[in-house]
Parts: sequence; structure tokens; C-alpha cells
Amino acid sequence: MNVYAYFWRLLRSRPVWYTCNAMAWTVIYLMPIFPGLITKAFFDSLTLDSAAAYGTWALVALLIGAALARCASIFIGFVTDVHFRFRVGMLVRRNLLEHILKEPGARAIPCSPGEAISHFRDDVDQTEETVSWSVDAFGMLTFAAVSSVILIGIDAQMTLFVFLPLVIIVIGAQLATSRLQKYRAASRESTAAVTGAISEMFGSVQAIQVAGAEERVIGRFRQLNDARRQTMLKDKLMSELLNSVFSNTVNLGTGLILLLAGHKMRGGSFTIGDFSLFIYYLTFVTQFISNFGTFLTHFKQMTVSFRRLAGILQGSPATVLSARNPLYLDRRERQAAERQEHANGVEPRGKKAGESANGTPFEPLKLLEADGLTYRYPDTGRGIEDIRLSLRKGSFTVVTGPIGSGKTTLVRTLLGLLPHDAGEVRWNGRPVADPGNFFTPPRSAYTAQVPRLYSDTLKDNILLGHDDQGGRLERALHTAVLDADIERLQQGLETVIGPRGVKLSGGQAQRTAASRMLVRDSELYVFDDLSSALDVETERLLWERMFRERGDAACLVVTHRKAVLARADHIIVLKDGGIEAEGTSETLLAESDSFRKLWYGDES
Ligand SMILES: Nc1ncnc2c1ncn2[C@@H]1O[C@H](COP(=O)(O)OP(=O)(O)OP(=O)(O)O)[C@@H](O)[C@H]1O
Repeated sequence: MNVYAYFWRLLRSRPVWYTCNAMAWTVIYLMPIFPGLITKAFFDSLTLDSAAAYGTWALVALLIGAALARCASIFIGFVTDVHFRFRVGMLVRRNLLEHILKEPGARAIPCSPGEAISHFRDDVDQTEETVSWSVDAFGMLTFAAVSSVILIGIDAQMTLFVFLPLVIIVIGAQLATSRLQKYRAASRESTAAVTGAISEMFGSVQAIQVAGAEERVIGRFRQLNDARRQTMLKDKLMSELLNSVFSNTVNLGTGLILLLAGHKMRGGSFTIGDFSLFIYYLTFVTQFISNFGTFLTHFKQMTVSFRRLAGILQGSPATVLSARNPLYLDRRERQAAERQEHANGVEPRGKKAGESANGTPFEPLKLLEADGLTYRYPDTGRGIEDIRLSLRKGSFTVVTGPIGSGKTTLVRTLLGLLPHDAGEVRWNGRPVADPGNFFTPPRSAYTAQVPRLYSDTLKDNILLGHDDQGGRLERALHTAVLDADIERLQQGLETVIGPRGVKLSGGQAQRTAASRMLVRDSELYVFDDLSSALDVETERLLWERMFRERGDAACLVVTHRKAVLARADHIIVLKDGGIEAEGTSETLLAESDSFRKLWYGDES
């Protein structure tokens, strides 16, 4: 899809609002036609023997009436514009966010969070702005068409001088296009780099302090800002240069009209009324010309924004951005949609345990299998290759192996957080088509190696909107051995844990993430290196309680801790992305060198 198709699809995304908006602004732009004609008639009545003679007060009343009508129509125009433009902006943001949330975890965005924020903010704003200006362009063209018919009827040569600047502007804007696009792309890129650096600095304050790298970080930030200043300056300069060319061309046109009008009026072929009409319309034609130039500039800038937004889609078609989706701007719309979904037999997301989010029936786990599972990171070519595993209901399986052997990649690929390049995952013998959507509670719950916590209360971090029914939260806290820690916190579960949970220790953060997982009933629990920040006693308690509480759920655990390895029904030893050995701890101790190293390494 190219930028014209993108633009066209957005205009058609909300056709009623767009039509109302275009009509309102066409009326607004057409309105000055009438005061112009009234003024012309008035001056002609003074100088010629005209039938349409107005008194001064009648003229004033007519002009005030026209101004009030224009004010009222501008008010209506702003209402329709606000409704249309913000719907378009929201639609693009909504579609982009939906796409990101559907992408497998590790591929969600191809840039830093700061850059993504800049895409969501600046690039969508640019789209919104251009779409909104398109109604002005339409209204202004209508005004130009009507006024040129009137003016040509009076004097074709003079009309040419009024509209000549328009031709120059369109040509000028076209010629400046590629340069303007280049400058705009550079300024957007440098802004994104600065935003990205800010978010990285905020995210790693402690690491910067520990490394004593404040000076260097600030130096780098200064460099990025300097680069931004330069690119922004070029961008602004180019835009202003174009604007000044546009308005000075208009001044040139005005001068030409004055010269020509004087000459023609002396010859008697041009009346004072005609002159007043030309001058009156000229103001609006001037506005039209510079606004039209602004619209063209916005359109060129939107081309850059469109490319950047399409980049976030990582190969998915750009039509995703402009797909016509509901926005649910008020509660009634949302409720009506839910009623409709219900009538169609689709349960709202996460409503019932035992039913999947997409309405497919839930089936308790008997056997989970992976066959030939392969994923390689595109940039490093590292990952996992041809993994085969099976997890039975109630089993406890451990994945272990040296650093970088592919343990995390394996669990993430199995759960659909990374898109597998080859292989198949089967749940009770049936292939799982979309693991990313399939492996969610009540089927499976997952704790990542680095827990994602939010600046909210401990309780909300654990529940994440889930109901705390029947002491579920209390049980999860107990199993995760977090209950004693909470008693020591002054505000207990209501303690706000700071951005990314900075107010918690590493072990507390891990156990908070584990509680979040355990508060949801699941058939399969997946832990990635849960106990790396736990002391021996806490870890022992955690696994003991986990074994007691998990019921029939299967567990898949990434670890190299002996206490966990010793309890496993089955151990998979990974090396360089492949399975090097597997079995129980006894068989592996007897047969696998790598396993012995991991086992005794842990002891040493
Ligand atoms: N996002 C990524 N992009 C590119 N390569 C990656 C990425 N993440 C991991 N890798 C590479 O893939 C390989 C497997 O990484 P993975 O994180 O799965 O190992 P691991 O066994 O879990 O390591 P650890 O014990 O340190 O957690 C490593 O060689 C790593 O460098």
C-alpha cells in the first residue's frame, strides 16, 4: 500500500464524519463570497446608477450577519473536525497497538520504547493533521472555483494575476518535495533517538551511577541533542522558506492587480465595485494559497510518517494501520458491542476460567508435545534447533544447560512468545495453530527470567485485574513465600513498588512475578530461572509449597539449581541450541559430562 492509498483509506474510515466535516468547511470557505458581492454592489451603487442601492446601515447589518453566520459555521466546523481527526488518530494508534500486542513477545517492536512512543505520538499526529487539512483543501478548492467563475466574469486577465501564485506554489512545493522529506525524516529520526536515550537513561539510573558513567552518558545525550537541533533547524528552515515563498508570491500578485486595476479603471472598463471585489477575494485567495501550500507540506511530511509507522509492522501489510475497527468511545458503545459478541456466542476476553479468549473450547492438559521446534534470531542466527519434548499432566520437567545454550529461547518459542521457524506444538495430540494466543491462563502461566513489574501497588501487580476469589491471592502469596515479606512492608499489599518494582529486592520481584502466575489457575506453569535471586531456604520452601499446591498441573522449569534438578521427573540438557542429553538426574549424572559439570559446578 502506498501513501495515497493509506490517505484514502483513512478518509473512508469514518465516512459520515468526513462528509460532515468536508461540508462544514466548504460552507466556511464559501461564505466570504457573499460579503464580497455585497461590498461590490455597495460601491457600484455609489458610483454607478445601480438599482441595488444599500444604505450604510443595511450594508453594516448585512456584513455583520455574514460575519456571524461564518462564526457559527466555523464553530460547527471545529466540532466536526475534532470528531473526525481524533477518531482517525485513535484508529491508527489502536490498530498499531493491537498489532504490537499480537506480535510474539520478543518481536513486538523493532525499536526502543522511546522511539515507539515517538511513532505513536508524532507520526500519528502528522497523519491526523494531514487528514484534517484535506477538508480545508477541498473547501478552498471549491472557493477558488466559485470565486474564479465570478472574477473571470468580470475580468479574465486580472483573475489570472490573482490565481497565478497558486500555480507557482504547486510547482514550488513539488520541486521542494524530496528535500523536505529528507529533512523531515532526519528530524523525526533524531527526535526519536533523543526520546529513546531519555527512556534508556531513566531505565538504568542505577547502572549509570554504579559504572560512574554520568559524564559519558550526558556527553552522548548532548551529542544526540546537537544532532537533533541541526536536523530540526533544517526542517524548520525549509518549511518556513516554502511558506515565505508562498506568501511573497501572493504579494507579487497583489502588486500586479493594483497596477493593472489603476490602468483599467482609468479606461472605464473596471468599476470601483469590481476593484473592491478583487481586493476582498484576494485576502481569501491568499489564505487559500498559503493553506493549500500547508496541506501539500503536511502531505509530504505524512509520507515520511507513514513509512516509519509501516516499519513498526515488521513486514505485515500497511493496511493494518487504516483497518476499519470500532473505537468504543463511550461505555454504551462498548456495552452494545459486548451484547453483540454475546449474541454471537463469543465470551468476552478472560471472562470465564475454562474458556479460551477466542471462544475455542478449553481442554485440560493430558500431553503437551513439541516436535522439531526451531527458532533462530534473525540478527545473530543463534537460537534453538529441532527440539523435541513432551510434558504429561502433573509432570515436572527441567530445562538446563550452560549460559546462552537456548533455555529461554526454548520456553519462549514453545509458548509462542517467539515465532517458530519450523516444528509443531501439540496440545493433547492436536496441533496448536497460534501458540501466542493459546498459551494463556487457564492453559498456561509463565514467569519470565526478568519479571515485568509496574509502578502500582503490590496487590495490583499480582492480580493485574484478576478477581481475588476464595482466598486465591493469599494462597498464591503463601506458595511463592512472599507472605512474610508483605507483613514486613508498612503498607502491606497496598505498597506502591515504584517503576519496574525498584522498591523490591531481586528475590521479592521474582516471587511477586511467581505470585502473579500462581494466582491464576493453570494446567501448565512455566518458570524461567525463578530462583536465581533466592536464598537456599526460601527456594527450598518455594518448591516444597509449589509441589504441594500445584495439583495436577505440569511444570516446566528453567534452572541449573541442584535442589530443583533433584526433584525433576525429566531433565533436558541444552547445548548450542540443541538437546545434548535428557533423562533423570541419576541417569544424567552417570551418562552426561555436561550435566555433571552443571551439577558439580553448582555445588562448587
Ligand atoms: N534477542 C536476541 N537477539 C539475538 N540473539 C539472541 C537474543 N536473545 C538471545 N540470543 C542468543 O540466542 C542464544 C540463546 O539465548 P538464550 O537467552 O535462550 O540462552 P539461555 O540458555 O536462556 O541463557 P541464560 O542462561 O543466560 O539465560 C544466545 O547465544 C544468545 O546470544
